[in-house]
Amino acid sequence: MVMKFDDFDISSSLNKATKEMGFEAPSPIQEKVIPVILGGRDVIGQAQTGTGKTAAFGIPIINDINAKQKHVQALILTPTRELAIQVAGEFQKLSKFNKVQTLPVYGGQSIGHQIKSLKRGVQVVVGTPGRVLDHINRGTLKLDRLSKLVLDEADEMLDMGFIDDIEKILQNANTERQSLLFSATMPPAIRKLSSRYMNNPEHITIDKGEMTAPLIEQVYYKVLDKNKLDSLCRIIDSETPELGIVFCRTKKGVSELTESLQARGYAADGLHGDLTQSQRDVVMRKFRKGTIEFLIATDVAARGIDVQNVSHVINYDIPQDPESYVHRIGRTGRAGKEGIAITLVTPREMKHLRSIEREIKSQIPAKGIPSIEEVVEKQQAAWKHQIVELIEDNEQDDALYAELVAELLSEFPADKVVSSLMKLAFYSHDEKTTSAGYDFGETGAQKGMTRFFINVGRNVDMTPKKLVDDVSRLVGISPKVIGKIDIFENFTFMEVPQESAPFVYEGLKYARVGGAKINLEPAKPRPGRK
Ligand SMILES: Nc1ncnc2c1ncn2[C@@H]1O[C@H](COP(=O)(O)OP(=O)(O)OP(=O)(O)O)[C@@H](O)[C@H]1O
Ligand SMILES: [Mg+2]
Repeated sequence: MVMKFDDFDISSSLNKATKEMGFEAPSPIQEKVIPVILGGRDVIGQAQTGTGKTAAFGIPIINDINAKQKHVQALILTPTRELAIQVAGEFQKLSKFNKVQTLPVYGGQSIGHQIKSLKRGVQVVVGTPGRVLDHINRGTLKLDRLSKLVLDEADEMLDMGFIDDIEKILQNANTERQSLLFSATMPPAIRKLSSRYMNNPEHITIDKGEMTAPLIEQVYYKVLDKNKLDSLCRIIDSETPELGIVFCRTKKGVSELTESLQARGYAADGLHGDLTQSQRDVVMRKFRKGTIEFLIATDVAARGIDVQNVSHVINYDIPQDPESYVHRIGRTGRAGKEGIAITLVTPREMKHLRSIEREIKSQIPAKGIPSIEEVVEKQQAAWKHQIVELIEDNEQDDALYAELVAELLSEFPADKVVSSLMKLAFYSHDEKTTSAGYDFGETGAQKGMTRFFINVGRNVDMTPKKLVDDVSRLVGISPKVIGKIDIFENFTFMEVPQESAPFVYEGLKYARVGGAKINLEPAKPRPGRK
């Protein structure tokens, strides 16, 4: 029999809240864990990413809170600030129809503000270990009457970085409490260590054989280090993600990639630990609203983060360990939705990929970087889909354009009108996704010359001589006619005689210069540069 939330021994207000949140039936981990927590036992719960572990502990915790008493009755510890905010949000939704108060406390936010709220009385605190400890030391958070303690992302919390803080927090907490540990990954060493903090816990594991969530399609692309950025752009242009998270290994890597993607016109922003909390909040808010399409992040976003409609996760840098892989890719394919996880792997990293595959007990298939033609084909298909959707959308106010449409159609053939409109739309679309190309004619070039700008990527070893050699050889023009060349970090300007421009363009389209594939596409001359 399929279980329902009504079947649990929980308050009607909670039941109502789950309906309001769109939960139709409990997920497998919820089905198993909720009754055990309600029964008072300690639990170590493990289930794949995106399967509702938050509500699995949230529902029984909120059910057992005495809302008339104002002291802190439950503490949830999370490894990151963003996760603390999110988990507190889920608790607030679950207690929409009762009076349970939840407060997130985390570093980077004014402590005075948090102290005021704590004084007013909250029953549930969700926080990061450092700030929670800070409050304990100031005497503004008392855990002597705590009845439930949760370590969300338990394996991460019990790993080296947090263990000291956690132990200090536990020394201040009521020993009569119930302890609950949750994660999608639970390495044996951590599981063993956890017994020190728990009282005869029940281990509840939803084991599906593989560590990674089933609705995530996983692939990897073999890339050269110096081509990584271009490869990434090709991939995202051909995949047209709805929302994507791109993971880098370092904060510096995040900043650089964010800049490069923004320069190419992608709606991207970065998240890492060196930003101020208000900057981090702004980025997360933009990403949740869809104002930005790509969140570029360190592992700070790897665990627990739940954003609707993340269709793609991309490991720009391969994750350092299998757990990181599982959690990173688990930002997509959540709550019954499908997702795609892509990992870029350099030849040197192939061994590491194999070791990840062994640990997660599944094979990740390889894919080839799409060619420019494939990208264009895919984009056009996606584009046709959009056009057809508009055509079939009867809500549209066609009358608004009727006059102009009639006028154009009376003056020109229909296919010409349509293709011109497409060109208009495609170029403005194209400009968003590439900064490579060439200006026709007069934009700053010498008289009679056409100026190309060529995007060759940061790490390409490019010199004027190499460029001239390669271009003249490939295109079959004399090196002498090539005019001014300016080489910048990310791109190069090169002038050729106007009459040679079409040949140069054709020749360069599929060429390699300085060992790198040129990313060269016709771009509209930029507005205002005529
Ligand atoms: N019973 C349910 N029915 C439908 N959706 C649910 C249900 N329970 C939870 N969800 C939703 O599923 C999403 C994922 O839940 P949650 O963040 O708790 O997953 P998780 O198991 O903690 O994943 P992770 O391991 O990545 O932290 C959330 O948007 C949540 O609101
Ligand atoms: Mg979670």
